[in-house]
Amino acid sequence: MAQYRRVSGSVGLITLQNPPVNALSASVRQGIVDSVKRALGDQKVKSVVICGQNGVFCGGADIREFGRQMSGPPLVPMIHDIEAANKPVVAAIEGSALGGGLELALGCHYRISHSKAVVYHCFIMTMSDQAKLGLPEVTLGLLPAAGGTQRLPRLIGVPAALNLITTGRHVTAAEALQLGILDHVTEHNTVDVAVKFALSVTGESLDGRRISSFSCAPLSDLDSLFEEAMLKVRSAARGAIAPVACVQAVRAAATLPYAQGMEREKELMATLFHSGQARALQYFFFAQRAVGRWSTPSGARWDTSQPRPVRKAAVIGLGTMGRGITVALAQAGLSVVAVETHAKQLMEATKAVPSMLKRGAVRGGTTIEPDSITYSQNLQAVADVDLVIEAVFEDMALKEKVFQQLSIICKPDTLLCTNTSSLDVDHLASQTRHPELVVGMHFFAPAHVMKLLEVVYGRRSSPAAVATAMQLGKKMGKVSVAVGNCRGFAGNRMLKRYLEQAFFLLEEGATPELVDRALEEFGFPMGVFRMSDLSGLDVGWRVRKADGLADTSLTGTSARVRQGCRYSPLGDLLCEHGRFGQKTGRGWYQYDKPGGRVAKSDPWLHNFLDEYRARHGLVPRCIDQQEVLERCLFVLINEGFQILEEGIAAGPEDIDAIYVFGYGWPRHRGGPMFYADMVGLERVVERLERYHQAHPDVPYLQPSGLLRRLVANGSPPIHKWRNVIKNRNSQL
Ligand SMILES: CCCCCCCCCCCCCC(=O)CC(=O)SCCNC(=O)CCNC(=O)[C@H](O)C(C)(C)COP(=O)(O)OP(=O)(O)OC[C@H]1O[C@@H](n2cnc3c(N)ncnc32)[C@H](O)[C@@H]1OP(=O)(O)O
Ligand SMILES: NC(=O)C1=CN([C@@H]2O[C@H](COP(=O)(O)OP(=O)(O)OC[C@H]3O[C@@H](n4cnc5c(N)ncnc54)[C@H](O)[C@@H]3O)[C@@H](O)[C@H]2O)C=CC1
Repeated sequence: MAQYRRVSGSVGLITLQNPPVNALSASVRQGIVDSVKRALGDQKVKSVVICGQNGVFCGGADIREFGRQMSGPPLVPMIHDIEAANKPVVAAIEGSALGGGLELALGCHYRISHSKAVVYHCFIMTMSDQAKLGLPEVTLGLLPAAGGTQRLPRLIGVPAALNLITTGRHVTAAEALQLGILDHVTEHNTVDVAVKFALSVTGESLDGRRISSFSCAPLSDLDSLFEEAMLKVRSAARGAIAPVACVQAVRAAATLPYAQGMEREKELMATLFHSGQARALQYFFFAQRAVGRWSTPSGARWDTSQPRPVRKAAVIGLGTMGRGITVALAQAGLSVVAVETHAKQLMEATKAVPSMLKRGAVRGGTTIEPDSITYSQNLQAVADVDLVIEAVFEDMALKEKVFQQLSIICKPDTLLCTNTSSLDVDHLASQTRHPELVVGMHFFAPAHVMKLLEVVYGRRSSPAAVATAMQLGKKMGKVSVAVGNCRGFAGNRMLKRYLEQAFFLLEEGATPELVDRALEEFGFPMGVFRMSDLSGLDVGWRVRKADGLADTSLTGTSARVRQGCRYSPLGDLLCEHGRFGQKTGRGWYQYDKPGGRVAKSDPWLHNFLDEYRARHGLVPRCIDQQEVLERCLFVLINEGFQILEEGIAAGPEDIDAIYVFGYGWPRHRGGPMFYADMVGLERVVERLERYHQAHPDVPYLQPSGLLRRLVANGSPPIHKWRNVIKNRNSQL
């Protein structure tokens, strides 16, 4: 809906009304069309202001309408009519003007927005502009098809428009003013200022105000600009079609008259609108939001659990993870006590953490006060904190001791969290006086950069403890996903299956290059072997050794079997050769030096694989990309179904968010569970069964019970899976 009223005698004020973000649903579009007609037809009205209810201009098209039959007045002619109006139309932008919302504003003759100068947020000083503007359609698998690709380059120039349209990034009002998107910013009431402004421009010529009549500023070398842009978008999101279409549409703006450019925009949009990628990205938009509405099998829920305030936090252990966590806490405005027992590590951390903070501040355009962090070698320093995050070595005996000490030193209501990646959160909780205040906060490396946080609730974790960790994660800018306590939690448990299949494929004749190529063409930024080299092969080796698996003294058939199931010792053997990946300059690939980044094919590795196969009587065969993808991805997906069945994750959206934000799953494929839905559950079952027949010594190739049940229920679409999921085997 849109409300229309006349204000200040001669200004027609149109207010978009569609909470929470005034999305341009059919009824809002109808409301705008009717209101504009009324304003233009009213002799007393000399100018018009368009604004949004409740301090939000407009969040763009109503994304929920995309999957359905579209009805109501179309956006493009509506915006044309506004631009063609013979009375000045001013957009009063508060909150957000995104997508169709910004395109609507670009159709207006003037744009005014809200900008608040400086905000001191604890120790961080930021320029906090309340309004954000942008064309995020590309993040939904689309392009700005209501004239955005044609008007924005005409207004702010091709390079700046290309950047905004291909990345979908939101800009603050201050930046928008600088770019020339806005005519004016105010710290006062935007609508009042816009009304006054509308009065002041009454009767003025609108000839120079209609953006569609502008020409793009000429550029000397258009071809290389667009070639570069194309290369950039292709490498940023391999295989994603929307960014490519965005570049093509902006090129049309730069090279064609407006009307033809609009035709091209429409044509390109038609290729995207019903694409699988658009479906995946739009699913993922809502999935990201759904993970915030967490629940646990014990009945705790996001809307009934009260988080506790956390002002002061402690981090124990300032190694790789502890340093990143300290930075992320300080960036979120918390006061942090950072504890490290080893003097050398502590000394290094006191230098590394401020420099990480400084780099972050430069990137984010903020300033930071490093005094928000105090360093100590003594655990007693955590006595008055509200929450502790333990990040010492992955050693149960050590962690037990730390939790016992924390339980004595801390206030009785302090939340005790562990960043363990594999150990039992319930066991750690049992070492404390208040097990209900213990949860896992599983960050991903580098912890101050990676968006994902798994919040691991244990058998006895209280709803308030889960809610507090979830809220703190959000405050730290993370996507927090609540998961149950099991080996590897959700993400690493699924990853284990994926890695194992990759090893088996090498045994059967594949090379790291072949496997990685298939996964990278699928859209992963790095294949499994390049990724393992980056994170260090020794990490998994240590875990396998602790589990009693990495025994390379075994010979004959027993070398490749553990607990009656197939096992590949390839990773263990590589580590025994001192090949830990990038850090040693050798792993699945070779690097020019230890710490080198560029992976090169390694003849040594290929010989090693040949000898290994010969030693074990394995006859190499040709393996194609389809088999690589199906074996690596379908086992991962199958484990995801198992996790859903056990209630470790509440819904498929949780798993998809974990994989996109933590493991580089290509967002335009929606996440592993969405991908299974796209491929078809029956097909996933059929392929898993086939592979299980070929490899009966790999039990987890058998389709999970839930997957079979979903197929038996007619393979309902992903948003209906929760109806079929029964948490019979819940961990809680
Ligand atoms: C042959 C076929 C030819 C086809 C040709 C078809 C031609 C059609 C031409 C149509 C041209 C249309 C072009 C166009 O207009 C495209 C667009 O505008 S796409 C939408 C672009 N907008 C966005 O991407 C903004 C998305 N929203 C946000 O980024 C944030 O929500 C926002 C910054 C606005 C606010 O953030 P925050 O305060 O943190 O709130 P939440 O994110 O939690 O959101 C609250 C609530 O609102 C829901 N929501 C938000 N935006 C939208 C939206 N645009 N549509 C629907 N719903 C929206 C959000 O999901 C939350 O609800 P939940 O229930 O929690 O999920
Ligand atoms: N490295 C990674 O990618 C990830 C690691 N994790 C988990 O995070 C934890 C830490 O891992 P990393 O940072 O990689 O280890 P790390 O080895 O880099 O750092 C551990 C630090 O803890 C310190 N420490 C040991 N005992 C201590 C004590 N009693 N009090 C204070 N400090 C103590 C050590 O001196 C060392 O500086 C582990 O549980 C690990 O499984 C979780 C996610 C990812």
